[in-house]
Parts: sequence; structure tokens; C-alpha cells
Amino acid sequence: MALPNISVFAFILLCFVVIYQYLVHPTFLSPLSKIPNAHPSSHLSPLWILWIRYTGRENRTVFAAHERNGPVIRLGPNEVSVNCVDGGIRTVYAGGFEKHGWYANLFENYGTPNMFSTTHSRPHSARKRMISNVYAKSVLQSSPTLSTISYTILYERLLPRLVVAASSTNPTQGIDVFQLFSALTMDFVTCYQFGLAIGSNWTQNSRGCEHFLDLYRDRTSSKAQFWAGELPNLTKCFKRFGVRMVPRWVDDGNAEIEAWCLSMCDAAAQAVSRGGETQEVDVGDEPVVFAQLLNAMEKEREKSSSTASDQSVAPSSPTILHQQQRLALASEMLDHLAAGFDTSGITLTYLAWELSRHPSLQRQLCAELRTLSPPLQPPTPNTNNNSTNNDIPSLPSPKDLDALPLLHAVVMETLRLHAAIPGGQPRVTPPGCVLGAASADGGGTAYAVSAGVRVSAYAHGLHRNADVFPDPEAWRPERWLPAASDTDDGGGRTARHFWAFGSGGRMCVGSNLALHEIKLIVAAVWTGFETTVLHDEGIEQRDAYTAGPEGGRLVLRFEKAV
Ligand code: HEM
Repeated sequence: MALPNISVFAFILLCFVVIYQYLVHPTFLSPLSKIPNAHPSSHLSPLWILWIRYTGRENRTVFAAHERNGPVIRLGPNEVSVNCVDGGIRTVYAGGFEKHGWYANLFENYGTPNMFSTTHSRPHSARKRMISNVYAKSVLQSSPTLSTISYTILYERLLPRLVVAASSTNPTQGIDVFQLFSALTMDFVTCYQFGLAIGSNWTQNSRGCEHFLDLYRDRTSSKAQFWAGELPNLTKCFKRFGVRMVPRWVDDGNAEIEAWCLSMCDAAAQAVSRGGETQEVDVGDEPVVFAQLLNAMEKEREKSSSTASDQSVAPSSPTILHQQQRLALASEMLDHLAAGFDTSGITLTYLAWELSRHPSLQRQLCAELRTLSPPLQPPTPNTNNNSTNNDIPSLPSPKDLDALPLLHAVVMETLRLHAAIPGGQPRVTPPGCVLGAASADGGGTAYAVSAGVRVSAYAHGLHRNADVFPDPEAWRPERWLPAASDTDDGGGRTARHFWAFGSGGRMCVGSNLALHEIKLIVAAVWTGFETTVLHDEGIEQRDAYTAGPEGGRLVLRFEKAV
């Protein structure tokens, strides 16, 4: 008789524990219970937000939930989202909260961490110190290598293509600029990483570019990212039993991309060692980013081997890299290459789309670009002496380019409305975290949040705050002109809400390179040409972490500007 009583008692106890753990605590007792739910089930289970992510609706849905419930909302039992500056991005990102494991799940290459995928602050800072110098604005603006690369890409690769396109008499013929801009930005970033001789030349190799973009889109497809990023253990477990949540071709494509980047790294390592021996590397062929990281790693290795008690660590030659170092370099390079080309290509595509639909603004921009000395336009044939040689063109100064107000406004407004990374940037709360802000007039609420909670902000939502950006869905570059910013504390509020590059210690390290190359490319296109839209079906932005056009293309017609 005693046994059944014990089992009944144990069963009832178990029910109580389950009810407490999964219902009472998350609903009433957890510090998060005071935060408004994005969905009626958010406090009980992560299933709703997982489903929203799986179906590719996260950015829009989370923003709509913020509109209903305020700047701090609960997405799941252990997850919140913030959509404000004070008590939001200032606390989380400027506060140095560590990255969530989602980054390591998705962004490691060769099974090796890199700056972007590293979750903990200390190893991240060590890597950042090694490399960030080459992306500093002053270094980029004075780099003879970047200047040679820019000249080659714009004058020898891009402008001849545009001249041919603009001389076509067929009014239905155009250029897929999503592909063209992806090619150009890939060429910029890989040539700065590895030098002109090793970096890509996709601006003149559409087939190669198309093949890579196909592989890359499989790698970044919503479903592949969902399984690998959100449910990595389940995905691995399924795979062990032969069920592939991420299709084999995605893994094969990844392997091909990794092999391509590794081959560029190996070639760059050889170029560095040849340069060390002969000092005869052309300025445009210097592998700036790769060499910077390689040298920093070598210094680090020498320092640790001289302090190590075991002095038997063999010295390495840059050409014979240890496999571990070789993969660490390649993982970093592949990350910069991917982070760099896709985001800038997307930005240029939306900028081109908006400009092509705003012809009068296009003409104003053209006039501004023509004030540059020299303007960045196709070389004119030298007719004075009947010579067939063209005048040798040169580039405008980076500082003059950067000082053009309308160009800057057009770029900023595109980055606001069509942020290339509109998705959540997940971090983890430390102990003693408070989110949201109680204002002096009694409005707003501050919430104490326990440690270990996933917290994200989204550029998609921050950039649609109608108090800061009136009529937020409209593309209005004038918001960023000096006259407009005079009206709101000198542009401080708009600047604080601008989050296209993130903020804090994990903010985009390549933002200066991105802005520089984007402005150069815009100047090269719209100084001498006018564009109109031929095909823009599928131009809506994907709802994803990195978000290009749904249709994967935008076809524009190019004509010579008068
Ligand atoms: C328009 C162009 C670009 C946009 C909108 C952009 C945006 C961003 C954002 C939002 C982040 C933070 C992401 C997060 O924490 O989840 C980031 C980080 C990063 N970006 Fe960019 N990016 C651009 C161009 C570039 C370029 C050209 C490079 C490299 C050459 C680059 C390299 C990186 C790296 C390495 C990180 C990680 C930084 C760290 O963890 O310390 N990005 N970017």
C-alpha cells in the first residue's frame, strides 16, 4: 500500500515543480515578468519567436511589437528586445555586454573563431588591437595602396563598362547593378586585404561573380541561418542521424568559399615573404590587411615564445605558417571579405534604386559631384592634337569627397532606410543590468533584468522612430543636410539613432572603408551618367540579419549625363 502513495506523491511533486518552473516563475516571479510580452506566449516559451525567425519575419514583427508595447519588450522566457537609446543601445552596446553564442554558431570560418564571431570581450579586444589600425579613416585617406586600388577599379574596370552600357541604343538593355555593386565592393575589399594582383576582379568577370553570389546566398539563406544560428545542437544531432536541416549543397558551397579565401591567404603569405626579401612589391599589390594581421600575430608569437619557459618553439617563416595560424588568418580574412562586400553592395543597390526614382535629386547630386577637382568621370578623348591617347585621369582627394554634403546625406539616408544589417544584434546581460529608462516626468519604465538574458536591438526599428525621423518610410536625404540638423539639437538626435554600423566596442570596424568606397563608386557613376529603373520587381528588402533585395537583382538603364 505504501508504494503507490509514494509514487502519487512524487508525481504531484513533479507537477508542482514543472508548474512552478515553467508557469509561475516566468509569469510572476522572474525579473523579466514585468516586461511587456511581444506575444501572449513570450513568457512561457521561445516557440513564438523561433517561429517568427524561421518564417523570416523577425525585424518587422519585433518592431510592430515595440510600437504596441514600448521600448523594452520580452520576446521569450529568457530574451528581450530594446528599441531606444537611453537604457537601450547605450546600456547594452556602449556598456560592452558580451556577444551571444549565436555569433559563434554562425560566423566562425574553418571551425576557427574570428573577431566578429568571438563572444568574449578579452580575446576580441586582443584581435581588434592587431587589426583595426588599417581601417582607421586617416590611414585609409592617406594610403597609396588604397588609392591605386581605387584608381584601377574605377577607371580601368568600372567606367569602361558604363561607357559601353551608355552607348547602347537599345532602350531595354541595362545592367544588373546588384551584381555589379557586389562585384565592385568585393574587388575593393579583397584588393585592400590581399593586393591587386591577388584580390578579385569580378567587375570584369560577371560569370565568376555570379557563381560566388549563388554560393554566398545559399550560405546566408534564412533557413540555413535559422538552423545553424538558433538551434545548433538540434541541427548537429539531426545530422548525426542522417537528417540534414542545412542542405548538403550549402556545406559544399561554404567549403568552396573557404578554399577560395584560403588560396588568396596563401598567395598573400608568399607575397609578404617575397616583399621582405626583395622590397619590390608594387604599391597596389601590397596585401595591407593580411600583412598587418600576419605581422601582429608574429609579434605576439615571438613575445609569448620569449616569455614561455619552453624556449623550444620553432621560429616560423611567413611562408610556412603553422596550420593553426594559417586558419586563424583565413578565418579573419574571410569574415572581413563577407562582412565587407555584401553590406556595401546592398547599400549601393538601394542608393541606386532611390536615386533612379528621384531624377531631380540625381541632377543635384551630379552638379555637386562635378565640383570635385578633378571630377570622377570617364576620361575624354584628347581631340586637340588628334592623338588617340586619353588624358590620364586622377582621383579627387578623399577629404574633398567626404566633405560633399548632398553625397553624404544620400548615403546616410540610404543606410537609415535600407540598413544592410537591419536585424537583431544579440548580446547577453551581465549581473545588475537595468534596461529602459524612467523619465523625470514619470513616463517610461526601467526594468531590472537578470544576468544571462539574450538582449538585442534592431537597426530596422531604431531607424523608424517617427519622433526622430518624421515620415520614416520615406527616403529623404535632406534629413541629413546641415540645414535640417540645425532644427534638432544640431543633428545630435538623428546621429544618436543612426545605427547602421552598430555602436560600442563591437561596432563595425570597416565603416570608414565602407563609406569611402561607397562615396567613390557613387561619384564614379553619377558624375558622368544618369540612371533609370528598368526592372525592380523583388526590390523589397529581405527580413533577415543581413538584408538584400528579395529578388536578388535590380536592372538599371545607363545614359550619358548631359
Ligand atoms: C555599408 C557597409 C557596412 C555595414 C552597414 C556594416 C555594418 C556592420 C554592423 C551593424 C556591425 C555590427 C554587427 C553586430 O554586432 O551584430 C558590423 C561589424 C563588423 N563589420 Fe561591418 N558593415 C559594413 C561594411 C564593412 C566592411 C567594408 C568591413 C571590412 C572590411 C566590415 C567588417 C566588419 C567586422 C570585422 C565587424 C565585426 C567587428 C567586431 O566585432 O569588432 N564591415 N558591421
